[in-house]
Amino acid sequence: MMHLQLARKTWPGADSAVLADIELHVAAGEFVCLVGPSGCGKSTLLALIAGLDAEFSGTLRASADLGLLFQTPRLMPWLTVRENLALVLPQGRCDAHALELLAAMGLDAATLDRYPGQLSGGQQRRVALARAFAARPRLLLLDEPFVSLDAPVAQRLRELLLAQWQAERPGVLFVTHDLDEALTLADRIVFLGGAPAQVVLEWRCGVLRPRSPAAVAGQRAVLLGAHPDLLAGRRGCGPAQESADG
Ligand SMILES: Nc1ncnc2c1ncn2[C@@H]1O[C@H](COP(=O)(O)OP(=O)(O)OP(=O)(O)O)[C@@H](O)[C@H]1O
Repeated sequence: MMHLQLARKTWPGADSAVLADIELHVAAGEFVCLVGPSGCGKSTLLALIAGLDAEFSGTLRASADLGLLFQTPRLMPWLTVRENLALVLPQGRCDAHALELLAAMGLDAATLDRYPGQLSGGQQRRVALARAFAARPRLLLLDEPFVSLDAPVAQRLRELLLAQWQAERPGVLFVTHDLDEALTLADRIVFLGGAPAQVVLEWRCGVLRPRSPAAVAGQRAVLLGAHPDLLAGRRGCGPAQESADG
């Protein structure tokens, strides 16, 4: 599905690499979260995997059948919701699957003819989530798609994402700096850290879904009990940071 063997990624003009010696894979149907502190290189890594940046040394094998979802929904403001969805579809118009996706995201038919500017932030993310699944990608890359949303809205969107992933089973690589979000979603968590960033830990999440907040808190305690230094000295790793940093 996706296999990256990254030797180095160095930004032009930089003295040192931002990422080095990273091996990362996502199996078919697997949900992998990539966690690391702000600025460590998560988005940079995702852009390499998405094929948006070819300036690195190493090898990448990734499905060309890609869906992408970013921090901001990136809907075209001059196109209606229907036209935004049609944009990613080979036939250039909304098919039954796309309409079902919109409905599954809790958006009614009237939404189809609205422009993104006429929707709330949460509704725009729902449209972007539907669009990411609309072309039935085999590999879905998500870069902090639910950041800066109210907690209940973000939680609802996570549920919608999981439901759709379980229905269609693409391989997923989901970037987040929020450990609890990763523990809620992932089959496996890959932790990045250091400078240049490398994989510091891989953690398999065995708890059945849906995972309650109590189950997530329990997993966090087990993880940080086994790896007490995992979040030490880091910024921006969500609620777990406070407990880890004491
Ligand atoms: N186009 C660019 N040119 C030069 N440096 C860049 C560029 N894009 C990102 N960087 C640098 O690369 C490093 C990693 O950035 P990146 O956005 O990948 O981090 P991140 O882990 O995704 O952060 P966050 O969680 O805050 O989104 C940062 O130091 C950033 O300043």
